Amino acid sequence: MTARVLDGKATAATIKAELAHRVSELAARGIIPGLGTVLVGDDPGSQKYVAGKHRDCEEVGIVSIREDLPGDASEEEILAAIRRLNDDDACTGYIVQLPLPRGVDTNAILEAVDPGKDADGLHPTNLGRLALRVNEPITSPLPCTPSAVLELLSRHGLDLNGKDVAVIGRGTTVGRSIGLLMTRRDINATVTLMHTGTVGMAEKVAAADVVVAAAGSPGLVQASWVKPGAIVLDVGVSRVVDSTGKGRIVGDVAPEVAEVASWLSPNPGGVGPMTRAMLLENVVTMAERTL
Ligand SMILES: Nc1nc2c(c(=O)[nH]1)N[C@@H](CN(C=O)c1ccc(C(=O)N[C@@H](CCC(=O)O)C(=O)O)cc1)CN2
Repeated sequence: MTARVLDGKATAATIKAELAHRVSELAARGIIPGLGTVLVGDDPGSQKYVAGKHRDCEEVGIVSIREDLPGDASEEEILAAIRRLNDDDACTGYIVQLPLPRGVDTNAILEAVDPGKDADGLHPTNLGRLALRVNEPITSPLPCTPSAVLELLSRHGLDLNGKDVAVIGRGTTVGRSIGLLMTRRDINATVTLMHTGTVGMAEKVAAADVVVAAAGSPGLVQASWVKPGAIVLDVGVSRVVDSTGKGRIVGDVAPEVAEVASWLSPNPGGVGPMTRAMLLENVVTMAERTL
């Protein structure tokens, strides 16, 4: 068996075309959505992701607002940037690019974001709504990578109802929040959330219908771990330098998994581009709610 490709790049392009149409309808009613970003420091990965987010904005007609701060910015300087975006009427929603430099209290920064402008769905109010509103529709923004995974699956006709899902990684942006999202009544999956303290990870993965690997550990998920026919989403990102000195991205899933899985998301080209598309989706939806 060779797995079919969960093509995030192509799916994100389709979503961006749909969003461009929604943005033009908003513009006809005098509303121009704006996305703000707060980037602290010069981490090459973060710089690339933020640049990509602003390129996407240009593509769909969303205004870009940037707050770029040096790596040694104080917490007070970061909070001042947050206050500027909270007060800026041109900014519909914004994100604080993570990770923040060591020593900065990430929770304190995320809590300062106006929950009504939280385009990442990572403010405690919005994560709290995701945790508490299990049976009712959610109108608050959802974290982008978890919703990217769900959207990528549903746009390939794949449903999680009754499925056993193994999630590897307990970070806030992916693992923790994907567990909350997938166990909602309207999704109805059963989730095993694994982490570095998990005993018997291979056996737990082998029992799963769907595997979401978000550990940031290159090639962690081996073909021998995966149930034949399972759906595998490779979310983890590691940057490695090969023997020629060239850098490249490596996911958490070993290439041989493609011989066992029924569907596999490539990395790059899978969940990453979808994460960016879902961020734009959050901003456009936030702007539409002002009508
Ligand atoms: N505030 C946030 N910070 C971070 C998040 C997040 O959702 N919110 N997630 C990740 C990084 N991330 C979004 O910010 C992100 C990661 C990857 C991609 C992407 O398009 N990747 C491409 C490859 C790009 C490359 O060549 O490096 C792909 O997978 O094809 C977009 C966004 C951590 N921080």
